[in-house]
Amino acid sequence: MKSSCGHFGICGGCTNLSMDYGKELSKKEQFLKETFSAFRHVEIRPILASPSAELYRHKLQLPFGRRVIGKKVITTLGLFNRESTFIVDQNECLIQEQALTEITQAVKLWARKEGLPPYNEKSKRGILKYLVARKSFTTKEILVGIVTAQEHIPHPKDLSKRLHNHITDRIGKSGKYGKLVGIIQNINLRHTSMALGREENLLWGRPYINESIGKYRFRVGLSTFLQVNPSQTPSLYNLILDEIEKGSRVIDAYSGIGTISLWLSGVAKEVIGLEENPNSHKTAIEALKNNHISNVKFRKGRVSETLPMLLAQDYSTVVLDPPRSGLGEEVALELANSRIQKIIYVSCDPISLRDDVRILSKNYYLSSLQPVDMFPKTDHLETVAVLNRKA
Ligand SMILES: C[S@@+](CC[C@H](N)C(=O)[O-])C[C@H]1O[C@@H](n2cnc3c(N)ncnc32)[C@H](O)[C@@H]1O
Repeated sequence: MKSSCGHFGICGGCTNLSMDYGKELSKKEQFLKETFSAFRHVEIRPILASPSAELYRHKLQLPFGRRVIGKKVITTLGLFNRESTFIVDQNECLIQEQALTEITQAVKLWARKEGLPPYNEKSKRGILKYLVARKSFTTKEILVGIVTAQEHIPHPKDLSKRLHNHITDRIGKSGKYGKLVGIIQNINLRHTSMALGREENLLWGRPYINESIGKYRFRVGLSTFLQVNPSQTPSLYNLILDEIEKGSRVIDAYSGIGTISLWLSGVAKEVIGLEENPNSHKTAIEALKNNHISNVKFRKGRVSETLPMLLAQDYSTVVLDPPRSGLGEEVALELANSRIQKIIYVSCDPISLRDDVRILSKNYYLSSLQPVDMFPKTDHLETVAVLNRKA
């Protein structure tokens, strides 16, 4: 099958773009089966397809780059190529929401016109590091962030006014593509692969979008985690909810802005969410108030520090939703030696999930694996694993 995206084959984003969706789902199921072939008694359920396989991503994070043509240097913006050797100058994208692609073009044009130099990792010079943008699935509000390698940008007021004009010219005022509500400068002085820095300057509007997941409402900023495929998020969360016993006490580790904690609050007696990102923690606490929830609380800090004390208390269930790297040995061992009855592990990387499950297997057996397609057209795979304590 031929892909209809001009960047296919070069861009590192969509490895499965030319594949029939049914085939892609089978490939992901097969990969999970192979990864867990040593776990003979686990039930591997059929993969849950995404309601939309295109234009589903509601967040983008693209590095700025440069292309030299003769004596001219042109600012580029897009994902890295498959070999990670250059940045593909993105003109279109079949998986990110259309407004975000329009914004990419607007920001690129703005950067070129303003002559703002892209940051160069080798020389450690330049200003523009990343464009980060997100659009709400439910309110269509859009937040745009420009990550800079230095705090000072020349004439920030004029620059942001012209950026605002470029974006609104591109997305129009009809509301068809959504509504721009804020522009943020995020300052990242570190020379690491992490896109976002800790400090933010609001250049225009407000620093968050309003988003709902089911009946729960959240204010989502630039630096807080939110599932990127909102059409699939409620199904993912319902798979977790199905495993929660009514009236149980639940620990939600790696809780982000508290989306899973709130989702479980109607069935659990009590939920405690653990999160290290201070912005996410603050947003989660605000969400409790805005949604009138009284049986959920949040604790700020690293899971390795906050979880051990809780494991000694009367909680029956732990939900885990760590970053791609997984739990790591320290947290996995702590859990493996606990008396928690059930572990519901939401993972975006089958390999780190398998490594963690190996450690947990000391006192837990892996009951089921439910693959969920959160990232169509890519090789990424989300899985909900359920582990029960051995008798
Ligand atoms: C995959 S996200 C899941 C967030 C949330 N459960 C959701 O569905 O939106 C992982 C979260 O773990 C947080 N995190 C990463 N490492 C952590 C650690 N060591 N301790 C606590 N939180 C951590 C991140 O800030 C992020 O919010």
